[in-house]
Amino acid sequence: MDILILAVVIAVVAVVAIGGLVVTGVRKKKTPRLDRSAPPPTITPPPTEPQVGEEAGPPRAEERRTIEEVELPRPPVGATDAEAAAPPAPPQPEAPGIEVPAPTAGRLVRLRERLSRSQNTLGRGLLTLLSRDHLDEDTWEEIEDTLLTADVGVAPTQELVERLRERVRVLGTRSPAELRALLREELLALIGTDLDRTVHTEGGVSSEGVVRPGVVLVVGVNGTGKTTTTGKLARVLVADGRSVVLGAADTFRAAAADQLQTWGERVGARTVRGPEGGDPASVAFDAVKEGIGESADVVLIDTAGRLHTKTGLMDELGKVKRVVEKHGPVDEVLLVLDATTGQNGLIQARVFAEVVDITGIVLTKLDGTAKGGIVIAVQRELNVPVKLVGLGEGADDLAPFEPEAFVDALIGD
Ligand SMILES: Nc1nc2c(ncn2[C@@H]2O[C@H](COP(=O)(O)OP(=O)(O)OP(=O)(O)O)[C@@H](O)[C@H]2O)c(=O)[nH]1
Repeated sequence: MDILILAVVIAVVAVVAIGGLVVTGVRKKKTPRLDRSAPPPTITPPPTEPQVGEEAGPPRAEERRTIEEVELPRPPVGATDAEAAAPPAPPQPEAPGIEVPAPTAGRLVRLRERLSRSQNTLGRGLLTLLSRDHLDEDTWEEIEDTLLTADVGVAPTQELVERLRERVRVLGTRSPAELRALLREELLALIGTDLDRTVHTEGGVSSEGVVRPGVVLVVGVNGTGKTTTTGKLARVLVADGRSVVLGAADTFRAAAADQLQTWGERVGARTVRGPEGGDPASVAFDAVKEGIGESADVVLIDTAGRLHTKTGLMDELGKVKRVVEKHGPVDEVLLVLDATTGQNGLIQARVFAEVVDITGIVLTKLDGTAKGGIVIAVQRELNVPVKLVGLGEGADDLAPFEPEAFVDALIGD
């Protein structure tokens, strides 16, 4: 009997134990929680496809995590349920950065190295000739030739040689330092130290009685660096804290408007443009109108400069200027000339001066020529000062023209 009771108790205990195990297993299935202290579950990897270059073989026994084991990123503190539930936003492209142009003060001095490198032959040649023991007729002729070769122009060359001859005769002794000082003074006198070389961008009051921006027309033959100069000038103005609107009035070449717009975008200046082949005057008019509308400080207008016929150019530029003047006067008309083109540049200068009143000259590519004398020749030709010089293709390689720094670069220290 005792044995029977013992057998029944063992049977009951066994049934209860087996029942408990089954329930625990079911619960585990219902709430599959990761028990990190427990030994890793045995995972049977799914069969992997053979990859290129691999031999088809038995599947690799890599450990794989189940979806329950992968932790989701925590929502940021303070995020709403909706935000937390939302899938993460794709990374946004960064807004294109607006560049900060280099300050304009002392730019020519900074770029002097580049200028003096290209102008070496003129300054050094003159000083070497002037240092000869005997300054005879032949030497003076060589001095004259050196100046003419550097595009100084006939009349200014003769003036310079005459004045140098006179002063060297009076001076008697001629130390290198004295000769250098002499040449410096005479070159400065020819270039002029008291001309107004500011680019006028003051603006004023429009014909409708509201404040209007300064208006600058940039003219010149295509290829001289006109569009580049307009873009660089925008940077100069922005560097000086002015707001700028650009007018792409060179409507004959879509690429010119694109080029200008790219320059503008780099410094946060908006470009007003018209349809390709549209009326340049109407684009120029709109640019000034928008400049007035958004209270910009300056509107820079890049014009087309095809020199096929003088009358065509005259009609076009004349019209642009007249139409813009409906808003108020144009403050500055800058003629862009390529310094490397020598006499050709002077001919262009003459034609443009007949078409429109030039108020300032920009000489580009001075870094690429040893003929810096063009500064003197072109000022003489037009009776208009050189206001800016281009000294490279870099965005900040446009400098206000400073006669002293320029002459120092010509003749070296
Ligand atoms: N080395 C050097 N290159 C310059 C300078 N200024 C402009 N350039 C280059 O001259 C080339 C012509 O410049 P653009 O501004 O396109 O000339 P553009 O007169 O507007 O002519 P289009 O674009 O045809 O209307 C470009 O490659 C410029 O980078 C400068 O001062 N020095």
